[in-house]
Amino acid sequence: MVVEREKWQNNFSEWYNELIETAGIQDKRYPVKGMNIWLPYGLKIMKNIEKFIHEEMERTGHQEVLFPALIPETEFKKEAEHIAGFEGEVLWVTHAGLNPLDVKLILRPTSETAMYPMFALWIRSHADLPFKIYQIVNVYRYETKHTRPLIRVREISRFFEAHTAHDSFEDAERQIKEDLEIFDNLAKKLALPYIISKRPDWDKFPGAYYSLGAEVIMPDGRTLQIGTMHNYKQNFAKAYNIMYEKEDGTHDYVHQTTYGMSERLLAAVIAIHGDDRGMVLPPTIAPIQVVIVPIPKKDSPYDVFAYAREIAEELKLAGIRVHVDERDIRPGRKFYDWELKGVPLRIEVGPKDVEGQKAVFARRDTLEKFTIERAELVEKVRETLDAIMENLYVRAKEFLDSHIKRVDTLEEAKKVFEDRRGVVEIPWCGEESCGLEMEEILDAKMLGIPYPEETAKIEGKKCAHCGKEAKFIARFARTY
Ligand SMILES: Nc1ncnc2c1ncn2[C@@H]1O[C@H](COS(=O)(=O)NC(=O)[C@@H](N)CS)[C@@H](O)[C@H]1O
Repeated sequence: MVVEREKWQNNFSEWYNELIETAGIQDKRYPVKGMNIWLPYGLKIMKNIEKFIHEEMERTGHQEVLFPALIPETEFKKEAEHIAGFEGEVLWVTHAGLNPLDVKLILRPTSETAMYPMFALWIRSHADLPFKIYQIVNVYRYETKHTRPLIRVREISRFFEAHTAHDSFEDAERQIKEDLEIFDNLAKKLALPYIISKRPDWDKFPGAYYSLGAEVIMPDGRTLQIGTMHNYKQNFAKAYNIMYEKEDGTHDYVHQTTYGMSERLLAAVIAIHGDDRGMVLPPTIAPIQVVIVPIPKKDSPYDVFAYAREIAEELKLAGIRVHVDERDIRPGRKFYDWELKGVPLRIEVGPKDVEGQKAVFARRDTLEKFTIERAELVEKVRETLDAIMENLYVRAKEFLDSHIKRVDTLEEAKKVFEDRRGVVEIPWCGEESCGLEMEEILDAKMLGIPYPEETAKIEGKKCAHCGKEAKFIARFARTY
């Protein structure tokens, strides 16, 4: 069954902005631009996503911490590149009451400059390494580009940041690999396929040695960066004097990495799995996995409400998040509400179903309906939720794969951006000047080269811009 996606594809931005309100995710009417209010339903979904993050952090030996949001100017200014990268968007606290502060404070845009003076105190010996902490907090970036709920906000209120310290570059590289595994596990839970690119040097995180970006392709063909991993080498350790005593008694600076994500994960889930009726939530994170809609008939001897509650009890015992909608409104209105909110599976029960001990299943992803035997209900719910999970991933993967195109020339690349956008892969000599000029010509961003780098190498091709021997495949896209 083809799911209606007319609106979803043709006017994604309007569809998305409307859905954030109508589905009860956030309220955008807060009187500070780029700062929105999390509504109960939206926050429940975000917390379900974070449950998986906490599980992964636990599994990989990261300790959760909580740092203050305010950072003294003196600490913020210690790493030159980092400052340069953020001074245009940090928010300052300059007064306490009527009195100016003797040391101005910034609201953290990310927490390197809050954490690393403490790393210098906490990390003393090789026995303290690898040192792995994380937090999920609100951070502030006074973005000048167009703000969008969950996607580009000025208070990133569900900012996940992991910060690690290591005794060598190699161990930091091992950490980056672990971060990619963590990300992959999380993306699977969200049924989100993605690509990893190594950012070009001119677009890496301020103060990083290199940055990796995880991108999804949104319905309008633009990419959204939903995760980043950075290898800092000893750049920050030298700026913050984070040293440790080696086994041979000598001292050295630690190597560091960071890994960041945010509420963009939810934006990607909403955008990529949604359709014209609203959200389609993966059962893994849906606050309500099954909604039961009783369909009473006047003067019928069968009590559909009791039947619905009995089914709900059995599902609850089986660990399914279920809700019975007993509101006194037309069933059609109930269907509309729960489809908008993306509840993966609806069960309808009328008098005939009570009489025959059956129930009608309505899948949110394919909109198909089918009748099942009451006796098999729990089993069928589990099967159907798994099938929905699988289908959401397959559908999203088809979209992603069909929107990545490898071409040889800039002309072909321009054509791709004209009709469907997505990611274009082009032979590149590896020179920064060429890369920057190709961004100009294509009016697109270079996401970087495929990662791991072995998959980025090509032979026998000419750079699409300068004609010299191409060394890598370079990815370009219109981005959020
Ligand atoms: N304005 C924003 N609104 C929503 N999410 C954002 C915004 N800016 C960045 N993010 C998300 O936050 C993630 C981490 O941000 S970052 O700048 O790339 N990396 C850092 O800040 C590093 N310190 C790792 S925590 C990004 O991958 C992106 O998914």
